[in-house]
Amino acid sequence: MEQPGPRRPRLAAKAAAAKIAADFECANNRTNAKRKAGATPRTARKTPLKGPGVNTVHTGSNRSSDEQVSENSVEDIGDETFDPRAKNVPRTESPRCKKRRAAQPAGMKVKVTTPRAKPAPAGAPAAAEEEDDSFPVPPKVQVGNSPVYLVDRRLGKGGFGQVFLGKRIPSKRLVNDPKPAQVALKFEHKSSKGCCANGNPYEWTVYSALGDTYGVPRMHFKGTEGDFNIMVMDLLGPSLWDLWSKEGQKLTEKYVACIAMEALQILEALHAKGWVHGDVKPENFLLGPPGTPQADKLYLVDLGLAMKYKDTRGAHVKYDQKPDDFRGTIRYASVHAHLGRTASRRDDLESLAYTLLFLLDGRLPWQGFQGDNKGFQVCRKKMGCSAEVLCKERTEPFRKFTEVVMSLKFDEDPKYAACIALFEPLVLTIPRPIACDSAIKVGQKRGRQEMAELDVGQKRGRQEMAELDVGADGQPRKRLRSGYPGCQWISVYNKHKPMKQRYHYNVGATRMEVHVKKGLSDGLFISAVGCAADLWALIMDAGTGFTAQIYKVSHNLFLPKEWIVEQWDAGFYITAVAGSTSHSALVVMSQGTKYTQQSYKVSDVFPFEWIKKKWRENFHITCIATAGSQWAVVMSRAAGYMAQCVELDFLYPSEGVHRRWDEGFRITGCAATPDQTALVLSKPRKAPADETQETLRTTTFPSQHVKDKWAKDLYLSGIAFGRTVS
Ligand SMILES: Nc1ncnc2c1ncn2[C@@H]1O[C@H](COP(=O)(O)OP(=O)(O)OP(=O)(O)O)[C@@H](O)[C@H]1O
Repeated sequence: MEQPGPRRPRLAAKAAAAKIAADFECANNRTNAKRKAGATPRTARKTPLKGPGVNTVHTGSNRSSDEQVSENSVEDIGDETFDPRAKNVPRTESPRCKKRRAAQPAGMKVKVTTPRAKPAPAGAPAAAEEEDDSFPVPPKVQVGNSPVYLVDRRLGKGGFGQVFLGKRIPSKRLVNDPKPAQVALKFEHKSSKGCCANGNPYEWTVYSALGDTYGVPRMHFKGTEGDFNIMVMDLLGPSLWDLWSKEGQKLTEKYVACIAMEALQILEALHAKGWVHGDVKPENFLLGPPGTPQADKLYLVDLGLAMKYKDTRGAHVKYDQKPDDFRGTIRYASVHAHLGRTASRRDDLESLAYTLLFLLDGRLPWQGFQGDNKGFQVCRKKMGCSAEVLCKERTEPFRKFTEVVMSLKFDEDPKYAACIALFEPLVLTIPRPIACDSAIKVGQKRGRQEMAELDVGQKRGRQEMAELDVGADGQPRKRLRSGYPGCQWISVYNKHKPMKQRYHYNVGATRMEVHVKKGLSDGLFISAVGCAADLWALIMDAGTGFTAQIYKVSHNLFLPKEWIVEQWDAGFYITAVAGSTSHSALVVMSQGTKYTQQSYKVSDVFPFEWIKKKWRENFHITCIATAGSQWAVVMSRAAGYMAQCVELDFLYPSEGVHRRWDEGFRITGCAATPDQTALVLSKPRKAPADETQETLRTTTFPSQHVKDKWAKDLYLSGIAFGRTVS
């Protein structure tokens, strides 16, 4: 539910609040100034103005769950530590998507596909394959300077086009013409979503840019005829999917090892040109035409989702995450693709690992999910599967390869040669079902010099193999997916001049009032709240700048809309929210903020679409919370941020946080469900004097750690409990 424009009358809002909605938005559209003129509600009158209490050290309550400021300084236990002074962080840029947009021409095809249930059998006549959604194509074509091709049987069909066999019309004049006599003709209707603004398919741009690339068929001609964009390309044979079907829906390890080695060579060549494929799957690997010398050679087709990951100067595209931006095929997509992270080489390799395991086992553990939430469920399952679990029936090379590609960093150079070398022991015996000694073949074709280079490559492979366990930073590679999901406390600390801060945890609803009253009487306001196992955590300090504060614990109601609307009317804004597993909410509202307008949304899925809409309207996220698997996001105008982004993952998104920190973002909100962690990162309009920020993940409430941080003038700014480990 949304309330755009002027606020609705109170009665209407009340009626709407009475309706329990799983997914609704509520907005307060009055200005701060206007509201300040209004009456203060009963609860508010009881609350004091901000007390003195800055620069004091408070000691002692004797309640066990209460912890106070300590002057003891203990050595740093930093789990996630960042100090911009130490790292000399550049603070200038914010073109998060700039490079990505540049690498992604307008009109690029965007698709979400599931694998074909019944692939068209290779070699079957077009008439027998014809389905309802096929379109009639002209009997012959001539595009660009191409010869005339008769359109023969259909070879295949995808979401964007149909591919037909094209036979050149025999003519004495063309006897010595080197152009191929048989080609594949890919027809794409002009109205296809795969077409750019200029009306040409995006895929043409990629094929043109790639030119002659190892393992990629060549585009010979392109042009339009009637309603069709037509690409004339190398004729190829059956796909790996066809092969897998023909072989009884299982391929041997030797077969798949050959595929792995050759596919890695192809991907290395593609990546070397600055492109990632974006849709690696069995259907997109084709063999050469049957009966030709290329019949056992592997090719990679369908470049409609390919993306540039390097610019013309060789710089890697910038990291970004748009959690609702998924491209690819759900079954084979990398978890990073599911989570909407900028595509990079690691995604192709992770998809290749899933492709190989599918060809071996005939099934992946995340098959069978259905419905609107399929992408989320598949990704959650992927994150819960370690390489050991996925490869428990497989030999070491497959397990190792899967483990390595699962933990690649965003811009890490994959060690292709080492990965190829992993599979070598499986393909020693001859004959090999797929030509995988391509290094030798290519060497023979292209001469000694390149052969020597490939020898260097093979040497490099052995050396790199030893390095596979080492990440790009020279540190032993961390296994990101352990297969044992777990929840932890996430605590965030900001540098601040010495101030009084107090925390309470394991607080039952009945004890809340005592703590809050005591804090308020000491001049402290609630700055952050959290919840674990239906017990609340409360952070109160003297650095909020609030002038008055009220709170409410609503039982089995996430969030108490009617109460919030009333407090909005009285000039209070939501400044902290937490939710419990039983869907109770603790909502804190304060006066003295700079906000001019506020809006919130409760949703069963992470509401990124709504967040983006609000960002466009100059709102920024000022609170985020969860109750069970539900999310509540509060966004405010005049929040004091110039940019904001979100990191969402099925574990604590360390890599994303470090990249954002390097760009000048700092964590300004955190929340976690039993499945996912979300961190909100913002760039303040006015940078604080000291931007040091640290985060911790601990299985119990970090009571001792907080004291250690206080000793370094680091104060709790956010707290959440939920999924951090996969
Ligand atoms: N060069 C080729 N030679 C022979 N068959 C081909 C060739 N290119 C594609 N095909 C066949 O046509 C099918 C569809 O081609 P392609 O994947 O390029 O189309 P698409 O519409 O972009 O598909 P998708 O929906 O998977 O993106 C392939 O799966 C394959 O069976």
